[in-house]
Amino acid sequence: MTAQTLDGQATAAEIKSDLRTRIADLKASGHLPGLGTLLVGEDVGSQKYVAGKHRDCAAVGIASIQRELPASASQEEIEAVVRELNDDPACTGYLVQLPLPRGIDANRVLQLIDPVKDADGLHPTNLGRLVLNEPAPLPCTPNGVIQLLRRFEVPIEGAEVVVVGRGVTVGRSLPLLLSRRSENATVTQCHTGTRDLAAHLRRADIVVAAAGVPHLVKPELVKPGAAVLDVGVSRDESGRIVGDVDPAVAEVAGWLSPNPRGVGPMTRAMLLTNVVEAAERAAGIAR
Ligand SMILES: Nc1nc(=O)c2c([nH]1)NC[C@@H]1CN(c3ccc(C(=O)N[C@@H](CCC(=O)O)C(=O)O)cc3)C=[N+]21
Repeated sequence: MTAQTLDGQATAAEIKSDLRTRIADLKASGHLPGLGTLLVGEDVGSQKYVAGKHRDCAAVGIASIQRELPASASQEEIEAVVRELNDDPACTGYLVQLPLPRGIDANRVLQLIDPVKDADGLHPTNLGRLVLNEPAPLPCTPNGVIQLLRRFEVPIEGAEVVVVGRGVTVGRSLPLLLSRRSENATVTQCHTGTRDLAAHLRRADIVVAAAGVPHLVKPELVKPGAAVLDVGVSRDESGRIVGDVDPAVAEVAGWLSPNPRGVGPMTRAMLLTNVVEAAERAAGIAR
């Protein structure tokens, strides 16, 4: 068996082309969507991701506001830029690229973001709204995983899903999305404290690997026909992405997201979606 490729690159391109018409409508009514980014320090991976986000903006007609600070920036300097982005009417949504340098209290920075402009969906108010089932910008990577499953018609309703990892951006929030009535999945969250990870993985209809452990998911741990999504973004010595899923999983899985060109481009497409939706709300366009 060879798994069907969950092509995130192609799916993200479709989503971006749908967004173009919405952006044109916004502009016609005098509301220009603008994405702001704040990058602190010189991490090469972070620079690449931020550049990719602005490339996407240029491709769909969203304005870009790029702010950068040196790795030596203080908490106060970072917070001052966040306040400027909150006050800038041209910036309808923005994100602070993570991780922030050592010694910076990232949670304090994230809490300062105006929740209405939270392009990442990671502000505590928006995570709280997600728990309460209220409309809010959704965390981009978890939402990208769901959109990818939907577009490829992977059955989610009633599925046994194993999410590996408990990071804030994916592991903690993806189970909230999957267990909504609209998805109706049964979710097991595994992490470093899980006694028998293999036993959980072998029963899963859908595996989402977001542990940051290169090639953690091996073919012998996957149920034949299962859908496997690789969220890992570790890098090898030459800077190439190494996922959490061993590529040999393609021989047993029913669906597999490649990495790169899988979940990464979907994350970026969901970021653009959050920016457009925030601009639509600001313009009073109901959807
Ligand atoms: N505030 C914040 N928001 C984030 O969304 C955020 C973050 N911080 N910090 C880091 C992670 C990581 N992340 C990725 C986004 C796109 C790709 C992506 O598009 N990757 C391409 C390849 C890129 C390459 O080859 O370097 C692909 O998978 O095809 C990957 C990783 C967003 N993150």
